[in-house]
Amino acid sequence: MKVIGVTGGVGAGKSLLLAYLEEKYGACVVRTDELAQELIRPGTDLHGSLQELFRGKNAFDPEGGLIRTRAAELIFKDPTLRARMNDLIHPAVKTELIRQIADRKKEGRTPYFVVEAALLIEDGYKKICDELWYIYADENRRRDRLRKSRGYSDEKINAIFASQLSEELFRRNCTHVIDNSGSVEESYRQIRSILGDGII
Ligand SMILES: CC(C)(COP(=O)(O)OP(=O)(O)OC[C@H]1O[C@@H](n2cnc3c(N)ncnc32)[C@H](O)[C@@H]1O)[C@@H](O)C(=O)NCCC(=O)NCCS
Ligand SMILES: Nc1ncnc2c1ncn2[C@@H]1O[C@H](COP(=O)(O)OP(=O)(O)OP(=O)(O)O)[C@@H](O)[C@H]1O
Repeated sequence: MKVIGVTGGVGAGKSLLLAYLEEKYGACVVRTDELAQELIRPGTDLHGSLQELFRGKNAFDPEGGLIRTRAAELIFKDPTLRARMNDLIHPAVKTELIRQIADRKKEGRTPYFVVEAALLIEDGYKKICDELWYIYADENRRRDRLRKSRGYSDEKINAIFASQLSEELFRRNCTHVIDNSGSVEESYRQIRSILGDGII
C-alpha cells in the first residue's frame, strides 16, 4: 500500500482530485479537516479543551458545535490562537491517522491511502507518507473559484492565504506537483501519468 500525502493552498482543487483518486484508483482517502471535526465533536475531551480556548468568543452553537465561520474568522486573523488550536487538535489527528494507516496495511486490500492536509508539511507528515503531492493552481484562479463556489470574501481569502505556506515552500517539500490551473481533465491526465492508467 502506497501512502500519498496531498496538500496545497485553499481552493487549489484538492477535494476534486481526491474524488478521482477514490473512484478511479480505489484509494482510501482521509481528509484531516474531516477527521478533526469528528475528534472535536461535543462530549470529547478535545471539545472541552477547545471550549476553554475559545471562551468568551461566541464560537459555539447552542448544541456545543463549533461554528466554522466564526472559528475561521478568529483563527485566520490570530496566529497565536491558530497555533494553540493546532497544538490541541493536530497531535490527536496524526495519532488517529497512523492507526488507520496501520489497520489498512494489515488488512492488505487498499492500493493507495491518501491523506489530505493543509498543514502536511508543517505537521511532519513526510515521515508517514511515501510521496507528497502538491496541488497547485495559480492564485487568481483560486480566488475566483473560492468567491464563486463558496462565496468567500476577499478578506477571508487573504487571511487564509496568509496563514498557509508559500508556493515555493510547497514545491520544495513535495515529491510531485499537479498543476490544476487548467481543466479538470488536464489534471486527471497528470495523475494518470504518476499512477498509471487504472486500478491495480
Ligand atoms: C478553521 C475551520 C473552522 C474553518 O472552516 P471553514 O469551513 O471556514 O473553511 P475550510 O475548512 O474550508 O478551510 C479553509 C482552508 O483553510 C485550511 N485550514 C484549516 N485549518 C487550518 C489551520 N489550522 N491552519 C491553516 N490552514 C487551515 C483548510 O485546509 C482549507 O484550505 C476549519 O478548517 C477547522 O475546523 N479547522 C481545524 C482543523 C484543522 O486544523 N485542519 C487542518 C488539519 S491539517
Ligand atoms: N480544474 C478546475 N477547473 C474548474 N474548477 C475547478 C477546478 N478544480 C477545482 N475547481 C473548483 O474550485 C473549487 C475549489 O476546489 P476544491 O474544493 O477541490 O479545493 P480544495 O483545495 O479542496 O479547497 P480546501 O483547501 O478548502 O479544502 C470547487 O468549486 C471546485 O469544483
